[in-house]
Amino acid sequence: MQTNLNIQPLFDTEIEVLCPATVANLVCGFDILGMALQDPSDRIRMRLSKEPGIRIQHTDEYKLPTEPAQNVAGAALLDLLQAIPEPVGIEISITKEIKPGSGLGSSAASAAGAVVGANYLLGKPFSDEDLVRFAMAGEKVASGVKHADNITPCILGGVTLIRSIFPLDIIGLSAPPLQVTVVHPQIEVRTSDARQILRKEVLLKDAIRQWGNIAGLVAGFLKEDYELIGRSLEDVIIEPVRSILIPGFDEVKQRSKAAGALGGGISGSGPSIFMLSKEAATANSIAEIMKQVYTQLGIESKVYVTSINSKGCEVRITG
Ligand SMILES: Nc1ncnc2c1ncn2[C@@H]1O[C@H](COP(=O)(O)OP(=O)(O)OP(=O)(O)O)[C@@H](O)[C@H]1O
Ligand SMILES: N[C@@H](CCO)C(=O)O
Repeated sequence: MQTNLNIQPLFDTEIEVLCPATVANLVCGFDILGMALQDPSDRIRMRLSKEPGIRIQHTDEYKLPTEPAQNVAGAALLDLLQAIPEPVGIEISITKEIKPGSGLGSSAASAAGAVVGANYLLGKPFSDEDLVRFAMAGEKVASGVKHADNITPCILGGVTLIRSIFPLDIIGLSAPPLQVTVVHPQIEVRTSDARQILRKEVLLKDAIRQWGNIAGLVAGFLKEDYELIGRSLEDVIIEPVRSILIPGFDEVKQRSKAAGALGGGISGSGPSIFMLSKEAATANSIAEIMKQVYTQLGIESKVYVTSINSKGCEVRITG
């Protein structure tokens, strides 16, 4: 518990938090790179209550657990409440547009949005780093491990690098304007499953190639060098294993690149696939390719043509 916190609870205020989808890993940066998207987003309505405890409701069809310790938003809030001296209650109603198990940071959106909202209602006693730490307790519920590559861009917006989680070291990266096309084939891949199939050891030659790509991608963002970004969007460690879980992956990637995409790959742990491009027209052509691939495979899909969200979670007073 932190004893020197300046807590000023807003008991009579109701807020809505807009929580953006995120793309973790950015192909080569497993667990360390991520970016926030303009679309889709979840919405969380929240208010404080004088009756201690966390009460969760869902207004969508996903039948997610409402028991706080099993819901990622609840787990993150339990961590946050442990850090404050006075017991308060939190009532929260979650409306998800980001389907759980999509690879678009569905779990992170709930965990991050919940702690951003609670921080606002408590008079903002916590730093962004504190909020990332609390929200990671939610990711642990979803995937079995703490990782911050969805949580951080969801809270801060933009493209972020997590140099380390213990201790937490976050670097916000600038990036040139980029169009992002995302396809979510309507199959579920749980992050916990997609992590279990990964090899535990990496060949040195693969590690060297991956280090080159991560460094190249970060340099490409900072130098606004689209060609360097494109060349660096290569993953020789995770993608060869996980792409097997995603029907149509190779075709989407190959045809998107032929249509002018800078590059792309699996979004988070999949099954969503994202592609980056410079021009809106290219992003739209890629969307058509993605739809065609999944129509031909007989798999329903949802396609988003979007861009990087620079704001992260946004709080609006509703009552
Ligand atoms: N509020 C919540 N929102 C989303 N998922 C939740 C929530 N509470 C619990 N869960 C559980 O978390 C899991 C979904 O998280 P998972 O990490 O697998 O998907 P994702 O967040 O879409 O993927 P990724 O992290 O790769 O982007 C499901 O098992 C779901 O039941
Ligand atoms: N870095 C995580 C993101 C998904 O939550 C993974 O790829 O497993």
